[in-house]
Amino acid sequence: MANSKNELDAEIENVRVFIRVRPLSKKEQAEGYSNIVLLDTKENLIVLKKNGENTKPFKFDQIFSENSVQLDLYRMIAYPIVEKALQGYNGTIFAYGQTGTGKTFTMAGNHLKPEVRGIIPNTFSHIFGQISRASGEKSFVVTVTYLEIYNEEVRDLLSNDPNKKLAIRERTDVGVYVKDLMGFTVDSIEAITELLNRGNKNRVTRSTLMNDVSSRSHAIFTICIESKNRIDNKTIIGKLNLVDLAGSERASRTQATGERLREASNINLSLSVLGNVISALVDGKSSHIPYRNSKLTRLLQDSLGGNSKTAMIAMLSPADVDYEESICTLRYAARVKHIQNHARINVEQKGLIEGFEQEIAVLQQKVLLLNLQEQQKEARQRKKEKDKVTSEAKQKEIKKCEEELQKTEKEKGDLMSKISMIQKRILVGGENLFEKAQLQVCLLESSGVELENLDKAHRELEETLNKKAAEKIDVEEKYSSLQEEDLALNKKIKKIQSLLNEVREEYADKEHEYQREIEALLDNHRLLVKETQLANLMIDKYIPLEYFKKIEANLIWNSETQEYQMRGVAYTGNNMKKRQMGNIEISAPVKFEMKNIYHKYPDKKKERKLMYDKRTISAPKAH
Ligand SMILES: Nc1ncnc2c1ncn2[C@@H]1O[C@H](COP(=O)(O)OP(=O)(O)OP(=O)(O)O)[C@@H](O)[C@H]1O
Repeated sequence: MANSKNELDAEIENVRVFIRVRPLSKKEQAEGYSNIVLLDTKENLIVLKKNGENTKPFKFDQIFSENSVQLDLYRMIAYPIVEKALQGYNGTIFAYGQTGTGKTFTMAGNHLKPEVRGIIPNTFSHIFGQISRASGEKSFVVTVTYLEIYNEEVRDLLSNDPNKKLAIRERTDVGVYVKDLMGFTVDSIEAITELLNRGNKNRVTRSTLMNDVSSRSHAIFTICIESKNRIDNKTIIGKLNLVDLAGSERASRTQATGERLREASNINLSLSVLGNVISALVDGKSSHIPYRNSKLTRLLQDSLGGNSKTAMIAMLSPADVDYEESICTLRYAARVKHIQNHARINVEQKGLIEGFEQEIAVLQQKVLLLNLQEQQKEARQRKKEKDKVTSEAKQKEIKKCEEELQKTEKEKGDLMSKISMIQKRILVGGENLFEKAQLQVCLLESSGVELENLDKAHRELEETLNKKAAEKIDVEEKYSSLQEEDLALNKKIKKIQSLLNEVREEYADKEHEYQREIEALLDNHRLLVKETQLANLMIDKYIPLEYFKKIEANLIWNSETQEYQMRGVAYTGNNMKKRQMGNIEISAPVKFEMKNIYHKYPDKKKERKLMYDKRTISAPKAH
């Protein structure tokens, strides 16, 4: 069901953007690279040095230096979003940056070592910790999905067949979703951790020139927290998307060729579409936001400019050799800061909990019925045993009764275990679900308290600052002498001058950014031209013109799956065979005289080329 709350109830806020700079790696130190990052963590400013000069300062919500630890990031970035997800809001945290800058380290980390556990495993302790602290009036169901987008194909990382391509669909009542994606209900930190590990093993990674274990796909780990309050019978659902994007570096940096170049082109393309979506959202002039141009942006539609509390963590390498990539990351992140989201609590009429409860009620009815049958059968059996006649027929009847009783007993046992399995999926507030993760929960809790204290101090500082600013305005209003006016005018001119410089720099940044996007598109275009040439060559050499025309006449473009499909394919292959066997008269096999076709082939070459050209020009565009 769609939200019952309207836009007026939405919390409007910008996407929060954070920067994390990783330490120089041992390899970078050994190769003599220097650190070019300058940070002002108080003002949250970052500057890069190049040839003795500094770039303009970039300002973000918070900047994490190389000394920051995983819990610092969890506390500032994830904690508030997970709290909101528990209250029924959608939340998204995504990690962006070139290869080897620490996206996977930040999002996943190492779950075996508490101090380097990343955001995803820390959310597990947080969520289950809060459920065990909730009141007993509340029930919860936690569901998990894990997918990756590799080469513009969606794959289920938790499926037994993770290579199967899945389709993205849209419905007015549920929005954008992935068809056949498997969702798992989890009842403990161990169960959800097991799913994360299983998915990570299925993720496509490679060793590249810049990272020994490089993720070549975008991965989205989603946790849905449904909770039902028994007092007002209200069900709310918070959806948390935890996204580890593939590296944003230019393909040439990893010196990829062949299949790896194709991977890199696809990564560049989807990140370039993500960039276009961000630009369109930020400039506010476009009525059309190109979400549909890539699978990533389609799936993250709500997170960018929609119903979600969103945070982006942009990762940076401190090394001088990575200057180009780092400045691009900073520009990209600076644009994201301006995206505005409208987050609402998702209230549902009927959720999983209600469904489970109904299922349990039906099963319990069946158990009651079996109990009754059992009592009747036992009475019958007792009656027969009392009967002194011990004929063979009587013995048989008693044995049959016993067997029936055993069968009923087994059915009852099956039903009971089914009930307890469903009951296990519903978590009741106050249950202790996190014994093994107690330490991590304590750490998170103390972080939460610290965060509240920090927030309080921050608010107090802001109040003092506001007071001071008001006083300053009063004082400024009292300036009256000509000299003061002159000074003020000069100040204004300087301000306008610096604004003008900023606009100029912004313009240069954008031009640079567009140039990069064009290069990425060109990379992809070259790849497509290469593939088209190969396909045309194969058609030219191996498909006779008559067949080609037939195939072309029967191809239709499916805009939903973005693929060509063969008309009437349901009546081919095995299906055709069945029809033929069933009704021999209808389907006398058609024979083609191949010899003639091949003899004619060279004369038609020109005509065929014209057709290919027409086909290439008129192929439908992706939506
Ligand atoms: N903040 C950090 N502190 C210490 N080590 C880090 C930090 N960030 C990253 N690393 C290390 O750097 C290496 C690369 O990190 P990671 O694989 O997370 O990068 P990535 O951005 O996910 O790369 P890719 O896009 O290629 O998947 C890893 O060995 C990781 O442990």
